[in-house]
Amino acid sequence: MTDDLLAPYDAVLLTSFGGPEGPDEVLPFLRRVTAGKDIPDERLAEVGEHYHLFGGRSPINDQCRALQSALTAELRRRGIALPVLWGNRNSEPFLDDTVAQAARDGQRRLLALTTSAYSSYSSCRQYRENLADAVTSGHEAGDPVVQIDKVRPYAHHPGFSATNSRLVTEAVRGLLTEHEAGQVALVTVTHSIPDTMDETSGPGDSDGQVYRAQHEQLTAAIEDEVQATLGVELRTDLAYCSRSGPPSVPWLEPDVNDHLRELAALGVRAVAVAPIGFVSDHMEVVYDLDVEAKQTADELGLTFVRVPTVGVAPEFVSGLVDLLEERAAEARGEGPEARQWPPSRPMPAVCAPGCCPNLRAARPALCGAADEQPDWYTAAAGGA
Ligand SMILES: CC1=C(CCC(=O)O)c2cc3nc(cc4[nH]c(cc5[nH]c(cc1n2)c(C)c5CCC(=O)O)c(CCC(=O)O)c4C)C(CCC(=O)O)=C3C
Ligand SMILES: [Fe+2]
Repeated sequence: MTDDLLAPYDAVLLTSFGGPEGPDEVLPFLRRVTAGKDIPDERLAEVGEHYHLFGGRSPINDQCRALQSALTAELRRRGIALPVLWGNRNSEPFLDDTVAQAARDGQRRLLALTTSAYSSYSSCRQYRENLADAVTSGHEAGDPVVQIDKVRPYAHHPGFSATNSRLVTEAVRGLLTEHEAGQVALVTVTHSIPDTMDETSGPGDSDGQVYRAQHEQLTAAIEDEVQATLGVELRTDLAYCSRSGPPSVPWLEPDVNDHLRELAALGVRAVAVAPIGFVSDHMEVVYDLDVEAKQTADELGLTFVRVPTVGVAPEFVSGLVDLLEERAAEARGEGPEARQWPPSRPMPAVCAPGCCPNLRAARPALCGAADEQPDWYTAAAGGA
């Protein structure tokens, strides 16, 4: 075993959203997620019902446990002995506790990997803010600093993007055994976000809409891949799920259910619905797609196939470990190649100043500009 491949890091930190694991945890979880946010009570009650339909248990933590084991196995296969720690933003094991334990164990440099592939406040900077909270909570003057770096947003790393493309192609191949290509449509789906959050997504000096563009580019690449592999041209669109917030606030559209109605009206008879916005089966996938969108499809007489999420697919797990190695090589100043598919400029692992801003209030964040970090952290750990 050698840890050279991931030097200078002492541990990997799988960083996730969290979710309830029993009926009593649902409300406290929802309160934590929505604290200080403009979410109507009716929406909270409605989302609570989604969780209760599954016994109050989200699949997300079990998915994280499976990913933690799979990552550990892939690291060991490559001869790397580093531990894979796990912390959540909104449920146990909390990031604060995981980072505090790492400090007690003498781990000084952690490499974070989020279970979120795209660039926006909700899918990137909010994790960086929670990492700042985690190093700050329990830190007292004179304590050793736990320094945290992060893997770059990986929506277009082939481990994620090409694995999604393969899963979609397999699902469409299945549908084509029973339906004519002209009657089949492909719908990629991601989490909706407010228009204002999309417009400000990406580096502070960019035109924004990076969140939407990343999904559109991957969708177009998958469409091409399906055509090249199966020899059919399928109607393909990106749609959104899980909108919340007051109806007066615009969020990215079309909603997947509205889109299915439009497809049915156009004569489509079968749909492959691919949750490319999610790395594993979250509640948004098992409820918003497998229950709600499936019911819409049933009402419309549409055959509905839900494409699997990448989850712990071997080429996804191996791609994530490639990303860990890439980030470590970058930290060592080696200038590693950043693989991308479809080809595009990779988002940097150290976020640009003002990247995906918090539109409510500026808060300290790690893994970005030095002046966005907590002052004591910058003083002790140096710039990013
Ligand atoms: C872009 C994005 C991702 C993808 C990136 C990533 O994966 O992180 C994501 C993931 C997730 N979102 C999740 C759950 C929730 N998100 C909510 C609310 C919100 N999400 C937003 C965006 C996103 N969310 C936004 C803009 C809001 C409005 C409030 C705000 O501005 O923050 C609410 C409140 C109720 C509601 O309104 O729905 C809940 C319960 C879970 C756990 C699922 C499980 O338990 O399996 C996961 C993985
Ligand atoms: Fe969410």
